[in-house]
Parts: sequence; structure tokens; C-alpha cells
Amino acid sequence: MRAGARALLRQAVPSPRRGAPGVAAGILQAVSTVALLACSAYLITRASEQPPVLYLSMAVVGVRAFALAKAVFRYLERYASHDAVFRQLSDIRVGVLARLIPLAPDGLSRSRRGSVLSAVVDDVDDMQNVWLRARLPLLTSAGVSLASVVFVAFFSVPAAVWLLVSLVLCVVVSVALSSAVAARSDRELSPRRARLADAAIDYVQSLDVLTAYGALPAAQERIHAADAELTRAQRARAVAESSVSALNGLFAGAASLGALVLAAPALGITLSGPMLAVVVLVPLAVFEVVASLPLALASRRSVRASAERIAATIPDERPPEIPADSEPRQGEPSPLPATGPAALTLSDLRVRWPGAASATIDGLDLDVRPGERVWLDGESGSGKTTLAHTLVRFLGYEGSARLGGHELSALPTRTVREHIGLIEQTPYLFNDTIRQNLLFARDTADGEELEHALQLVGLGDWLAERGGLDARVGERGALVSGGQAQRIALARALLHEFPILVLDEPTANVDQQHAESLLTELLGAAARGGRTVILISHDDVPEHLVDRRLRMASGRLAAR
Ligand SMILES: Nc1ncnc2c1ncn2[C@@H]1O[C@H](COP(=O)(O)OP(=O)(O)OP(=O)(O)O)[C@@H](O)[C@H]1O
Repeated sequence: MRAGARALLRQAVPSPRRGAPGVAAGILQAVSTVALLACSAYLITRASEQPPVLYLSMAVVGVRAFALAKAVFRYLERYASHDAVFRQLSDIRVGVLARLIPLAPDGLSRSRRGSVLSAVVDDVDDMQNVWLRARLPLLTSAGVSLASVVFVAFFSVPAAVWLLVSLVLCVVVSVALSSAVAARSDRELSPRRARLADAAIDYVQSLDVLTAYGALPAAQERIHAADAELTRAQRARAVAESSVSALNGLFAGAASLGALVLAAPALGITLSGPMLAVVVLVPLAVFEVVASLPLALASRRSVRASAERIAATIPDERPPEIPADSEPRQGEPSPLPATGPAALTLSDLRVRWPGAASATIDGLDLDVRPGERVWLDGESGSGKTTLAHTLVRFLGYEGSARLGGHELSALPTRTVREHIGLIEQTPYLFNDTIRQNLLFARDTADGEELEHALQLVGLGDWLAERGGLDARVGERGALVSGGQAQRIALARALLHEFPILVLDEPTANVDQQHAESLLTELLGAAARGGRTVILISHDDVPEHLVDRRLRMASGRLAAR
């Protein structure tokens, strides 16, 4: 088992201080269950002897008290144990997200979305079972079994020994049966859940391509196959659970019958009739409590698999190519200029994608003056996007990259990302209104400021046509064109007031005819206020709009 998975399982167990109330309430609830049955058995058999009612009053009070106590302790056990576990769970979830955030987006580019989603949601949720379904029932069952054996021993030692033997036999046989039927499927529940999520997400995300190529049936088949695998695993678990519960009933009956045979000779000598009934019926209640034990072991198997999957999907150690995500220290002023862009100086820059054998950018030197507008083009795959991702710290680097004289790797990531903004080839638009998509950049902006930003990027008329800021943009911007999405993304960046803007192929999704006018308008808006602009584009850019044109080839700047 990975060290990360072991650490997660340890983290899922509440501290003794947090966990103790749940265990205590659980044991008291189980003891109340057994005591209720013992009192009831005594009351019914004693009542059949028709003694004066006064003799029965203690047993009547006992039945009432234990019936109430059982419900109250059950409630307290649920409350205390869930409270303790949910606190652990929120720590685990925050920890998992804290490890995930620095990896996104480029450190996760080789993981499947469904797997990441399933690790962060389902597998983390599963961690609550480490305590609730695995350890707590174990502690409760052990506690109440021991107490019941000791209780029965006061009345009949042979019956107590038989109860102990039946309990041990029942646990051993149930565990063996549950392992034989469901061990593999318990371990596979978590990966199969992830496979189903992967298949479903792939299907929804590539619906257009699948439809165009007539591949929908094959994709649906993959979902059905993943679903069938998951159902098989769940069915095996259900079969194991029901067999174990049948076995439990069998052993409970045998334990009661054995107690009757073994304790009967003492009837009338050391044991009264009502006490014999108690000795015979108590095992039934004990087995009811112990029934959760094999299920606890099944849960233990599946939570271990979930912990393994979280550890595998989100490793403890970042790959060296991914920068650490650091927040600026509170109250510490930013070393970068408060207004206007800082100078950018790259020398002998080398960048490698996580898992790649060789560097994509290899020995790049570049100086960008504050306020300069640089146009970067070059053959496909030469490393332009890689450079853009390095500047916003999605990727780590070797060599030197200085911003305002400070090495990027020495600045908090947040500080760098406040200063350099990236507009990607296909900017992400949230499935919400235009307003929300913009407010996300500056939540204090009022309607007028939002409309002004949209006018700057040439979307004033379009906004009026759409009926204002509350028009929706659709899933991933499905209701807007590629060029409009770029403009909305630029308006968002303008609102955020990044001193340096990197535009990566803003015309990638726009036809040739409109590319030049879009570039002209975007560059004009982006460069307002003396902002530095690095424009990555294959399309022709009017020379007067840029100060310098650079060309990249094989990971470095080519001489022009
Ligand atoms: N997520 C990724 N993981 C691993 N390697 C990647 C990833 N993205 C890009 N690369 C690799 O990095 C190299 C440079 O790609 P990059 O996208 O930076 O080129 P580009 O110059 O922007 O190309 P284009 O003009 O086609 O957008 C390519 O060999 C590519 O395979």
C-alpha cells in the first residue's frame, strides 16, 4: 500500500477525544439492545408464573428504560460519530484539493477527468466508512460480545462458553465467506466507479464528434459495459452481505439452542425459569449486534481501495515540473510595481512538460520591456503555448525568468498570476450569464463598468442585441461564437487589470476574413493604459499594432 494511502486512512480516524463519545454511545446502545431483550425475556416468563404485580415492576421499568436508552444512545452514537467523521472528512477533502490545485491544469493533463472527479468526490466520501462502517462496529461488537459472555457466565458457565464459541465460529465463517464472495469486488468498487464516470464524461464531452462519426452506439456500449462491471461488483457485495446475514441467523439459533441444552440441567437448582429464558434469549440479541462485523471487513477492503486510488490520482509529491502553489504572506507588500507592468527577462529558459523525456523550451532568451507589444509566431509545436503556461506558472522551469527583477519561482504563484494574465486559445466560459462570467474577474464591478469593458472589446452592440448582461452564454460558451468568447475573455482580463496580458492564438476559432479585424480590436483594447501584451498568433498582425515580431522554432527564438 502506498504511504499516501496509509496516511489518508490514518487521517480518516478521529482523534481519541473526538471519537470516544461515538464509541461510548455505540457500546451503550448495543448493551441496551441486549439488556432490553434480557429484561423482556425475564418479564414474560416471570409473568407466566403469575406472581404479585409488585415483583414484576422492576422488570417493567427495565424494559421501558432500555427501550428508551436504545433509541437515545442510537441517536447519540449517530450524532457523535458522524460529527467526528465529517470533521475528519472536511480535513481530508481540503488536503486533497490543496494537493490538486498546484497540479492544475498542466500537472493533470495526463489524468482522466472522470478519475480525478471520482477521486475527489466519491473516494473522499468513502473515507467516512473507515470509522463509521469499519472501526466503530468492530469496537462496539467486541465490547458488547465480551460484556454479554460475562453476563451469561453469572448464570451458567457452560452456556457462556458456548456463546463465546458460537460467536468466534460465526465471525470466522462469515469473514471467510464474505472474503471468498466479495473480496475482489470490494476492492474493485472504487476503480469501477471511476471507469463509469470516465466513460460518461467522455460521452457527454465528445457528443458532437461521436455524433458526426456515427460512433454514438460504441460510446454508449462503453458506458453500459462500465455500468455492468460496477453492478457486478455491487451485486457480489450484496450476495456476500445476505449470505452473511443468513449465516448469522443460523449461528444465533444454534447459540440459543445450545444455551438451552447446556443450562437446562441447572433449572430449579441454581437457575430459575425466568433466568433460563434470559440465558437462552440473550445470544439472539448479541448476534444482532455482531452481524455488522463481516460488513465492517468488507468496508475496510473498499475504503483501502479508495485511499489507494486517491493516492494514485493525486500524488503526494508534485512532479518537479509543477510549481508549488504559494500564497503571499499576509500583510507582505508585493515586490512588483503597484501600477503598470514590470519588465520580463527570460534567459536560458528550459521547460519540460510533466512526464516528457525532453525539454520543450530549450535555451530561450527574451527581454520584454514594460508596455511593449510583442507578437510571437512560429511553427506549430515550437513551444509558444508552453511559454505562455510557464509565464503564468502552470509549468515550472529551469534557467531564469525574472519579473521586475524577481525570479518567478521565488515569487508567490498568486502574485505572478495577479500580474500576468493568460487568455487561452479556447477561453473557459462558465454556463451562466455574461454578468457572472465578468464578475468572476472583479466582483465589485457594477453594471456600467461591465458594459464599458464589453464596449472596449467591441461587444457593445452584441450585448444590446442579446438583451443585456443577464443573457446566458451556454455550456462552455456554446451560445457565443469563438471570436465573441475571445472578446468576453479579454473583457474579463481588462476588468481584472492585469499589467501583462498574454493572448494565445485569439483567432484560432475565427475565420481568416475576420481574424485581422479581431486582432486589431483585441490588441487595441489589450494595450490600453500602457499594458504589456504578448500576442501569440499564426495570423498576420498589422505591423503598426506591435513593437516587435519574434519567431519561435524548436523551443527557442529563431533569428529573424
Ligand atoms: N499537456 C501537454 N503535455 C505534454 N506535452 C505537451 C502538452 N501540451 C503540449 N505539449 C508538447 O509541447 C510541445 C509544444 O507544444 P505547444 O502547444 O507549446 O506548441 P505551440 O507552438 O503553441 O503550437 P501551436 O501553434 O500548434 O499551438 C509539443 O511537442 C507538444 O506535444
